[in-house]
Amino acid sequence: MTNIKLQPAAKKLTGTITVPGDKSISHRSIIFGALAKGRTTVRHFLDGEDCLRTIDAFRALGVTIEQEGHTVTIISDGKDSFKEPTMPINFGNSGTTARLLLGVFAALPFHITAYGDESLTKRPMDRVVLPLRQMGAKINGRAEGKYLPLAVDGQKLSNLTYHTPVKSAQVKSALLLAGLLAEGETKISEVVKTRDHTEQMLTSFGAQVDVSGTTVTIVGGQTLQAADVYVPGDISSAAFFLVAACLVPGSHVTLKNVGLNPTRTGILDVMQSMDAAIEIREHQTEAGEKIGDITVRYGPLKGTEIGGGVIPRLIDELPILALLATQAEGETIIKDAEELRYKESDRIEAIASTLRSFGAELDTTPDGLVIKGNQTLQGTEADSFGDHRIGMMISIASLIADGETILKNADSINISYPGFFNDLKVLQTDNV
Ligand SMILES: O=C(O)C1=C[C@@H](OP(=O)(O)O)[C@@H](O)[C@H](O)C1
Ligand SMILES: C=C(OP(=O)(O)O)C(=O)O
Repeated sequence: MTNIKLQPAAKKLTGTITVPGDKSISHRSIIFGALAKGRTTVRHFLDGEDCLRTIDAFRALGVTIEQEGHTVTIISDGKDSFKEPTMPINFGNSGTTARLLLGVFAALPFHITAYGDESLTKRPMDRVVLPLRQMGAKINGRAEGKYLPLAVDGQKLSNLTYHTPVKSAQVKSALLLAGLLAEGETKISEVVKTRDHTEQMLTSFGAQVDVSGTTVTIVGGQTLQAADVYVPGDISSAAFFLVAACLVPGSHVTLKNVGLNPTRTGILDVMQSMDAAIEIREHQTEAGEKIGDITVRYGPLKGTEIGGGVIPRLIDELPILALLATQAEGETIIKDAEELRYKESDRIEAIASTLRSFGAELDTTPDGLVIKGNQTLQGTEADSFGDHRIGMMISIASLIADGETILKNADSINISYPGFFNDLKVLQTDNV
C-alpha cells in the first residue's frame, strides 16, 4: 500500500497529453480477439491491471496473447480451440472482466472456478447469473450465486429474451456474448441505453447484430473474424484532467484522441451545461467509435442537476464531477445514480466521506448526492478505499486544496490509469 504526498498546484496546468486507451474497449478487444479466428492486433491497449486480468483469463483458456507495450496480438482459432483451465481464474478488481467473462464461460464445455479481490467479492454477480441461468447456465456460489467465488459448469445455452432491470452495459454485454455462443435469437432490452462498445465491436468482427432503440438482437452461432482494433483514449481517464483544468486558475489543456462515443460523452454535456469552456474537435471514426481532441480552459462554473438518461453516459465520471460541483456557483444535485453503490467502493459514501474530509459540505441520498457550491477545500489525509476513481479524485482535489494532502492506498490508480501521475506532471511542466 503506497501513500503519496500531494501539494496544491504551484501553477496552471497547460499543454497537450494523450490519455491511455479506453478500459471498456480494451477488455472487449481481448474477448473478441480470443473468440475470433485469426490474428487480432490491438493498438493503444490500456495496460491497466483490470485489462491485464482479461488477458490472463484467456491465456488460462490456452489462447496465445502477446503484449509489447500498448500493442497486443491475439492468435486464436476461436472458442472450439479453448482448453479447460486447470487453475481458478482471478478476476482481480475488475467488474467488467467478471461480468463479461461469466457470459462466455457459461457457454464453454468446461468446469471453471473464478474469484476476485476483496472489493469484487462484495459486488453483485446475480445481475448476470440469474439471466444466464434462464439460458440454461449452471453457475453456483455463495448466496445462491450472488457473489464470487463462482463455479461455472459450461453448457449448451439456449436463446433469451430479457428486459434488464439494471442500467448496466456489463449485464447487456455478458448476455450478448452468451447469446452469440447460444442457439437461436437473443434479444436484450434496457431501460436506458448504456455504452454500446460490445455492439460496435461485434459488427467490426463480422457479426450481425441488430440495434433498435434500446433493444439489441443477436443470432447465436455466428463465427467472428479477427480484426485490427485501435483503442481510443479513455474519456473516463480524460475526465480527471478536464476537471483539473477547469479548477486550477489559468489552465489550458488539450487531450488528444479521446473516445467520443455518444454513449460515453455525458460528462461533456454536463460540463458544458455548467458553463465550462470546452471545445470538442471530432476527427475520425474507427470501427464505429468516434475519436477527437478536447480542449478545456479554466473558468467560472455554475451548479447543475445530473440525473435520468445521462447517468449511464457518465457513471464512472461522477466522483470527479462531484469534486467539480464543490467549486461551482450554486448547488449541484446528482440523482438516479444508485448504481454508484455497486462499484469498486460504495461510491456515494466514498465521495461524501472523502469530500467531507477536505472540508466540503454535501449530503447523500439513496441514489445520489446534493453538493453545495463555492467551497474552500483544506488538505487532508484521504484513503482511496482501493477505488482507482476515488484515488484520482483525491489527487485532483489536492491541487486546489490549501496545504498538503496525503493520498493513502494510491496504488489503486493502476487499475485504470498507470501513468496518471506522470501525465499530471507533464501538464504541470509547461509543454506548450
Ligand atoms: O461495460 C463496461 O465496460 C463498463 C460498464 C460500467 O459498469 P456497469 O455496467 O456495471 O454500469 C462501468 O461502470 C464500468 O467501468 C465499465
Ligand atoms: C466501475 C468500474 O469498473 P469495473 O466495474 O470494471 O470494476 C470503473 O472503472 O469505474
